Amino acid sequence: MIDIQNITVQFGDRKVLNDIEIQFNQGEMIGLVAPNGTGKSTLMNVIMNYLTPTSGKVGFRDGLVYSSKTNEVKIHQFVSMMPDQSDLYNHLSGRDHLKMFAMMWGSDNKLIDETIEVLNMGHYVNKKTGTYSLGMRQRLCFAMQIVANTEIMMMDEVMNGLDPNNVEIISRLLMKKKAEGKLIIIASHLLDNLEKYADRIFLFNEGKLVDANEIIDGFSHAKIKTIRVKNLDEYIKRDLQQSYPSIEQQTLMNDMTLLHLPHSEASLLSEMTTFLVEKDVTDFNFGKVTLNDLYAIYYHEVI
Ligand SMILES: Nc1ncnc2c1ncn2[C@@H]1O[C@H](COP(=O)(O)OP(=O)(O)OP(=O)(O)O)[C@@H](O)[C@H]1O
Repeated sequence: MIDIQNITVQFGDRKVLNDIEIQFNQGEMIGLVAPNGTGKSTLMNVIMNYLTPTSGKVGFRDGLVYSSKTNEVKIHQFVSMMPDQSDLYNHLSGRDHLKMFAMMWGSDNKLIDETIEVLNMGHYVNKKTGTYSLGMRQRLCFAMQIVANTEIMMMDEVMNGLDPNNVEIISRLLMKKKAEGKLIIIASHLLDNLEKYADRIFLFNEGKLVDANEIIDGFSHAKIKTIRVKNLDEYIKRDLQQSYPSIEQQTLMNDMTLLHLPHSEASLLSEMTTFLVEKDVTDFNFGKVTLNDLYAIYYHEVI
């Protein structure tokens, strides 16, 4: 568990984090989403005590806080941050790195071989990391954190440079870790992936963390209350506005128009299907607002 208590981080006159108060629990996957430079890494750095906040504190289990070096050592036994690719030693192999992490966190050596197998790293793990591609290095960094096997795992852009198959493999392994009761916090721009796996998603706004459900009511529930239409003509939008004034329209920068229905009754859904098909509109789907939509709406990429 992490209890973030009134954390403020100020650089110059800018409050990157402004009096943040939130709890994250074991067995949860938390997604942090925001444009570049809004404070995701800053928050993780405060949780790791790499950065001392201007005010506030972070509490962990057994009432532990970063009040001394001894406490920091205790906390870092169960909280870890995924290493960065620049932390790798080019002259050592991937296996050397995994052994080092297993030793530092006192993990079972069996976990090294299991992780290598799950992440399909067998063909390269004994070579020096200086010879690895970007995706190979990224998988190794992830593997190192899995081998550390801490109760709380934080990852900044874990999916960077990974192909779709590896994104899926890593996502499944993360789900397994979550089921084991780990608390996983991920900052990511891979919104489809986060939406699929995260239990709670927070967006940053002017130093505050905002729950996605507060932005659009019931965001995480699968109720059909939205029709997403690609390239909807202006005259159809006007027709729709006149015939169905209670349906709110929102057109995003990517030319996707969201039609927000006041309720999700089957009769309204079939009425809307008929309306669109009669106007030769076929590129649409019913669903919920996606995290990609929500992001575009929230960060004002609306026409
Ligand atoms: N040590 C520092 N001194 C001054 N400003 C800083 C410092 N660290 C971060 N910042 C500023 O704080 C803001 C938030 O940075 P942060 O690294 O947390 O962003 P982020 O959301 O993680 O971005 P990205 O998606 O690019 O990783 C940025 O404007 C950054 O320039």
